[in-house]
Amino acid sequence: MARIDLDLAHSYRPNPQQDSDYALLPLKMTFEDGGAYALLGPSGCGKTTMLNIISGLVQPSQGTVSFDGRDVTALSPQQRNIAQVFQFPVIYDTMTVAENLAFPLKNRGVPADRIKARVGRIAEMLELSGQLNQRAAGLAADAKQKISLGRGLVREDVSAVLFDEPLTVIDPHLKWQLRRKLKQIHHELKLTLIYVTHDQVEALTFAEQIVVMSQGRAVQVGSADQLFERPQHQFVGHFIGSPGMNFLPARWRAGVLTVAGQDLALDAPGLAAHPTLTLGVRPEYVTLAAPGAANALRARVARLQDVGTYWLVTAALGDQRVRLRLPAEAVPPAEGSEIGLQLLGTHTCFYGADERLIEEARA
Ligand SMILES: Nc1ncnc2c1ncn2[C@@H]1O[C@H](COP(=O)(O)OP(=O)(O)OP(=O)(O)O)[C@@H](O)[C@H]1O
Repeated sequence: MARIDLDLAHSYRPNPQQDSDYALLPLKMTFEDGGAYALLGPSGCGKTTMLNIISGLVQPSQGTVSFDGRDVTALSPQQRNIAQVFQFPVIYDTMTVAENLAFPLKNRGVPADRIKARVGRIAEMLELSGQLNQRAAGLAADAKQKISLGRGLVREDVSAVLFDEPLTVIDPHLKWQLRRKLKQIHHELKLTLIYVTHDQVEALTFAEQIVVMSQGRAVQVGSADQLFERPQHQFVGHFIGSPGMNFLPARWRAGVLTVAGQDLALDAPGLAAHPTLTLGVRPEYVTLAAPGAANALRARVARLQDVGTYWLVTAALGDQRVRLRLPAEAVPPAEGSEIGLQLLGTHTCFYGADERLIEEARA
């Protein structure tokens, strides 16, 4: 296994002129040896490009890829010793499940007894033990993809195992099980795993560190908790969470924060250099108050939705909208009623030009 360092940019165009010509804008990033990472972001943000640059399927148009400090930019996936699992199963239909799992080891001349032991262990982890002697041809798409996962994980000597949306063909219930299983497998095998997905639940359940990507940029790398509690970039606040963070234009001057034409007391001298900013607060951290309560904004309930596990309240402050989540057992305010909203607390974030401005502010 290896620590992987990227210091590069990539454009599929010959003469990139502007940011939008790049699939990956200049970035520096380290994947630690033995870590479980997810590359998360919407379609077209550059996840697969980054994965393929790590594996060696794509050469970066500028910069380098290093494994344990060694420049591997010019090396092929085989030379980099990378295992890759794709969206759709890549297996040999005429072979049995055991032969499929053994294939990457046999290819490398691993002794038969070690192959048998390792194949047995991987099959057990993926709950394929009962099917080891079956031909792959007769199996369902789910089972075939499990074999692909197993083939990716079977070698002990790989630099990293890369997954590109590997659970796409799996049915939702099994998907949930496999995500947890992969996490457990990572814990047991201690391989470096990098996993591409556009699904936040998938990324958050599997990975220790999540790389959130937007338009060719890695906007934040962090644990699920850090991304939720301390989004460093507005995109992270918006993309992580259900629903995402609320954003409101605001102004701060001499201890007063003005939001939607209303004033709140806020001790945040760090904001003095940024008089115009965006306040960000997650729906989980907006609290209800009586209309006219101290340091609360006056608002009206525009919409009330029963989402099953919680109430989603959409409040109107003039033409601004703020969403808040209330527990299912709470008695929610009626649509059209006047309410107070408390937005300020330790979880409130302040952004200027999309980036987070200060760590703490006191109401
Ligand atoms: N082979 C290619 N030639 C030219 N442009 C490409 C190529 N592959 C990807 N791109 C472009 O590079 C950008 C990043 O694509 P990439 O596939 O890395 O994104 P992604 O986040 O993996 O998206 P998806 O989830 O849809 O696969 C997109 O604008 C895409 O159109």
